[in-house]
Amino acid sequence: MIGQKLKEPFQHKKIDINKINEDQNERNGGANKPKAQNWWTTLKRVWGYLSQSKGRLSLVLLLVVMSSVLALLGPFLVGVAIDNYVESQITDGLGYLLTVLVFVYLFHSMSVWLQNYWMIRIAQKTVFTLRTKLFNHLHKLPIPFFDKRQHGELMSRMTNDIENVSATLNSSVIQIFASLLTLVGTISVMLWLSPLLTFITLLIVPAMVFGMKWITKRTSKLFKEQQRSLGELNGHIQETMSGQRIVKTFSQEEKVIREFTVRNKQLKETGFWAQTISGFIPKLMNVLNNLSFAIIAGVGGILAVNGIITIGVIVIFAEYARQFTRPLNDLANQFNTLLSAIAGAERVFNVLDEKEERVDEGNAEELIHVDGDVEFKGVTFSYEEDTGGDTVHDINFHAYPGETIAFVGPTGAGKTTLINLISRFYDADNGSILVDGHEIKEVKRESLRKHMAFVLQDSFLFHGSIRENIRYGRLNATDEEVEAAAKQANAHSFIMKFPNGYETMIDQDGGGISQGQKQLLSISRAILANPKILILDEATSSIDTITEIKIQEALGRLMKGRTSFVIAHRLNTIQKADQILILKEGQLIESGTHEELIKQNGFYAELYLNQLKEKVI
Ligand SMILES: Nc1ncnc2c1ncn2[C@@H]1O[C@H](COP(=O)(O)OP(=O)(O)OP(=O)(O)O)[C@@H](O)[C@H]1O
Repeated sequence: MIGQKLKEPFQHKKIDINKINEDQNERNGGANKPKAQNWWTTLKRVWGYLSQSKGRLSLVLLLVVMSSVLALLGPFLVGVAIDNYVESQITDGLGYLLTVLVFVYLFHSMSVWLQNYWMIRIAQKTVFTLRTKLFNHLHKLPIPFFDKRQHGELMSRMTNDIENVSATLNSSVIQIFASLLTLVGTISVMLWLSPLLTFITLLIVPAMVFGMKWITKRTSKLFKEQQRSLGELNGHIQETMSGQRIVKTFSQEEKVIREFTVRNKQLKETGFWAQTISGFIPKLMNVLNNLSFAIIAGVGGILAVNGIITIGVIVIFAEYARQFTRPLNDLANQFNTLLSAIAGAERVFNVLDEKEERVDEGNAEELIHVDGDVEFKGVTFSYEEDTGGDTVHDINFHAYPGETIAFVGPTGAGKTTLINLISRFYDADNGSILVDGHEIKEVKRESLRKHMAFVLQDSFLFHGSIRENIRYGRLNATDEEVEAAAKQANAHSFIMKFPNGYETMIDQDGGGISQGQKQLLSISRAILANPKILILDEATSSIDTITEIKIQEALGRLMKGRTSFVIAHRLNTIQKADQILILKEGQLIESGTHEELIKQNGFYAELYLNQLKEKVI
């Protein structure tokens, strides 16, 4: 089992301007999010998920039709009541009609409530499936996928985009459908009652559409501005909070506050205008509604006086006119939401379409037992194809079981890359890597990684208790085994100093635990995992001498009887290594024991002498 199966320390992020822009855009609240490239295909795929609830969807459809018909029936019955009973002053049957009216409104509300209830269930089930699929898929993707993406971007897929789809499915889909039905139904009944009055009533529609468009164009620009200001402000807060130490060390508090004030003021301004202008929308709708009411009353009155229509029809028209402005509004709003949800869904599907880490070959062997013999034979690898140079070139070495192999070399020489290849986070382009004589490309990845553990300089701890964090090394370990591992790793004594001992909770960023303590927990994990192959990334950060001694002691115990690959930064810690491999620009330029290399008087000897001099100075 892998003591610490982490990808992050083994990756170098290339600066990609497009990614930065996209990331910036995320921070801007997605104000400029690209539209879906292929919305029809995306819609079909969303439908694929939705259609898993076909029965419930049909029920929702039925309820939407029912509520739309009932919404039309209400005002119609009021008109009938006026014409038949109020006009003629005969009240027989009025009670009956009013009872029907009460039931119409009651059933209408019920059907609206039920359709929302069922649609929310369908939507939640759909996004649950989508979220699960996405999360599972993310964990099956190969390391190169993560190298090319910012974490924030992937988080945004998991949260914002899925939430967007969820919100749209919850309400927008049925609202769009109901609005269309209501619109068509209302206009049809109006035409049936009086084509002339319908025509006059509809005259107001262009004014409404243009008015709305005019305002929404301005407001959407202002809202984008507001989102961008908010995004910038959030980014600034996030950055300054996580960089608190740097801010304080360089006494930049005032600068940070000044910048915050500028962004805060910007947000205040944009927020003010966005809210003020958008506040006009309901007012404008009110004015236009009242205008249309006045027109219907005026023109309808003239028609009624001339016996062309009845008073009841005027009342129906007045009510319908009010009703169809709402769906018009809804349609415009919901359509935008729908488009942005489709774009979000497309981004989710793009991740889902990424190829998973290559599945093991059908005849891949299971590595049940290994001694820890690792051999590199002419290994060549490059992260990017067609870039010309290899990242590591023609690497040959043989690590025998139980040996300690140290990788030494300047930054960017390829040390981490060799580790990435041993653990098969990447596959070599040429040559072969053998573990106990087995070509690692031909064994099951999981069974290979089971025999490895990592102790990295920036040890990652999960949110959970110290016990859970150590047990991550071997999930079926008993409490006694966990504690025995911690004792061997010199971690037990500091753990017991916490009031809750092994049950002490660690938060996600490992707050409350020192760097050295994190390392000791990481070593405990690796001891518990009991692998044959160890990968150690030596800590560069300065750790106090006592903790350093404890770590070295614990590492000594951990490395005993295991093949260990150490990425060394300080040469004094690897003098006893069985082999020291010197890398420079991806090439293995020297190798041997410390004494042999000093004798060779080459690159290593020079490096060693320089480090000695630094110490003396
Ligand atoms: N995921 C990646 N994609 C593309 N190039 C990469 C990736 N990871 C590393 N590189 C490049 O490969 C080269 C070797 O990197 P590597 O991380 O192996 O060096 P290193 O010797 O471990 O350096 P350091 O001591 O600084 O960690 C560098 O030029 C680096 O920029």
